[in-house]
Amino acid sequence: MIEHRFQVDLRGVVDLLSHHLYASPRVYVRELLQNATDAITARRAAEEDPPAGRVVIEPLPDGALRVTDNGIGLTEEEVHTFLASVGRTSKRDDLGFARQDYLGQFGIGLLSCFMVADAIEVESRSAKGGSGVSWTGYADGRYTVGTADAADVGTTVTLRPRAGVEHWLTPEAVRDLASSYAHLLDVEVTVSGQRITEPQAPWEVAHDDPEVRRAALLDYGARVLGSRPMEVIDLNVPEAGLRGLGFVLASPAAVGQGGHRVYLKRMLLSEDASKLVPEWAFFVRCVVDTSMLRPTASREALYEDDLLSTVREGLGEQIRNWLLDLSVNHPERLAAFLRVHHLGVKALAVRDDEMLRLVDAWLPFETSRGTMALRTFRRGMSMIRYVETVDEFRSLAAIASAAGTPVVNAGYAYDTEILERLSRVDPDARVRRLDPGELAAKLDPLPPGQEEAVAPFLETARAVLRELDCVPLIRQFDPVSMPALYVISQKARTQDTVRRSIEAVDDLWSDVLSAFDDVTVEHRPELVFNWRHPLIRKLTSYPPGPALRHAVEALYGQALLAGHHPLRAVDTAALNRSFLALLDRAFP
Ligand SMILES: Nc1ncnc2c1ncn2[C@@H]1O[C@H](COP(=O)(O)OP(=O)(O)OP(=O)(O)O)[C@@H](O)[C@H]1O
Repeated sequence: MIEHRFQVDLRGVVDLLSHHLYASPRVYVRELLQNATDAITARRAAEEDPPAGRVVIEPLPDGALRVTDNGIGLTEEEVHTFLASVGRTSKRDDLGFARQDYLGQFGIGLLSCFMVADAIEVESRSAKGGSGVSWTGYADGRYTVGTADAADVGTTVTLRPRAGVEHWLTPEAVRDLASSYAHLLDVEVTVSGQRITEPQAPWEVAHDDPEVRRAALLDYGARVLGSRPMEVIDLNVPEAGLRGLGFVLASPAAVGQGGHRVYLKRMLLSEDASKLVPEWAFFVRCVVDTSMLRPTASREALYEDDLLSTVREGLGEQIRNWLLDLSVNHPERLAAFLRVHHLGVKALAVRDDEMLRLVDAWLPFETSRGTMALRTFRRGMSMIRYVETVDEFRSLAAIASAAGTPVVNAGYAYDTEILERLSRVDPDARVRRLDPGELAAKLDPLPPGQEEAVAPFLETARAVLRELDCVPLIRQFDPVSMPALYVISQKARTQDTVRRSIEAVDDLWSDVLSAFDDVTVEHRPELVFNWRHPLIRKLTSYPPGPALRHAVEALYGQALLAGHHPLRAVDTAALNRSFLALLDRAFP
């Protein structure tokens, strides 16, 4: 058996990298900076007294770019092994694991330079001794090796732009890219003689006064986010060598997972990293540096592994603690936060008891007693009743409080889940959805002796409403301005929904739906006339006849509209008919 070696078609590999791995040619600057930084790290490890690390980036007048570092350099043998072998790297240990201190690990980064140049020229002198070596690699897979008379230990890479991509190598482009990727590196990087690295990350800068620090960090957040955040949270997950800041956005954020700025070993990895914090924390944008999370091969995102989920949990915990601290020590800041981000907090309260407590104590809810926190609303109450839609709340709130049954409007996102979970934080909290049928039963009956007087009116109303699947009732209630209330109990609602659907669909579906229509017991919606309304008083003593029938139809339609109930074809017809008939009577 003869053994052969794989041949790699470099052009194919470069094509793969540029079209399928890297999002943009811009990454070539990062890869060069990364190699230079790693070489400096290697020299620091190898020498007792290494010189201060320095990377000099020089866009040259002829359009070329030169990057020089005073790192460990390469011997001729290493040039063959590492520069000229795709996938070979000096940054893995003997077992093939990425070495902690290095940025690179895959052995492909240098190839990204072929996205902007046809040749990569390297001159190097190794700290291990020997003479200088020069190497030129071409995109078609050839390379040449020679000697160079480099005086200093370190490496210089020169790229000459390919026609059409010169713009990636202009001094401005290079400065912008280098500062965005490398401004936090702890080696000195200069572009055209100007230093672009900062000695400390904003979260590392010491301040005597915490308020001054907070203001400085909020200013920094404004620069990074493009708008001033409302709060800043210190973040720290030692297991992942992670430190940084979480900025609480000053305007409501769409639920989403992206937008975090992540540095990996102080080199920018992504300005739009996702899944760094739990989903519920969508009001936070992070800027963090981590030494342990793993990058994907394109180095543009984080690799989803156990450590990333540990980080997510850790950051979630810190954001939650910050919120709880706010509730104890800075209620006014908490209120401001809730005004903007109530949705995120509610989403969290559905799963988290601490957040549920926070919502219970602080989040204003709409109730029939006014806007207040649930804890205030339910004080001294054995049962909390709620309605599930905003429309239901609008039509029932006034009557519910008049009937001595206060209700909470749970018509917004997460409200019902939150209410149903309340007993988790307070075992005495019993919660039930308000059944409008039960409400009607609580309304005051007529004054004694009136029953008989209203009987003929109710008779007419019963006949008219039978056609509309509804039954009449007469009670006294507030508000006085409401002549009639359309009440549909939960059982009647189920039956009604099926019937309305039968009407709206074609024959086949209507047959299918009819199977769900429980005809053995009739649960009808009720139209409750309000004896306190002057018009109703007048109608109850009006002689039966067409005018009275139209009045009942009109009140039925008006009650449906006022309660935002859906109208079936028969309802609309009744409404139109009565409206026109009453107009006709008004203008004989
Ligand atoms: N400036 C430099 N100084 C010294 N050695 C270098 C330099 N640039 C590249 N090398 C050598 O060339 C090897 C290959 O570099 P390359 O950028 O292709 O991959 P890498 O940095 O090892 O990994 P990654 O693909 O993750 O960037 C490196 O492992 C290193 O040994």
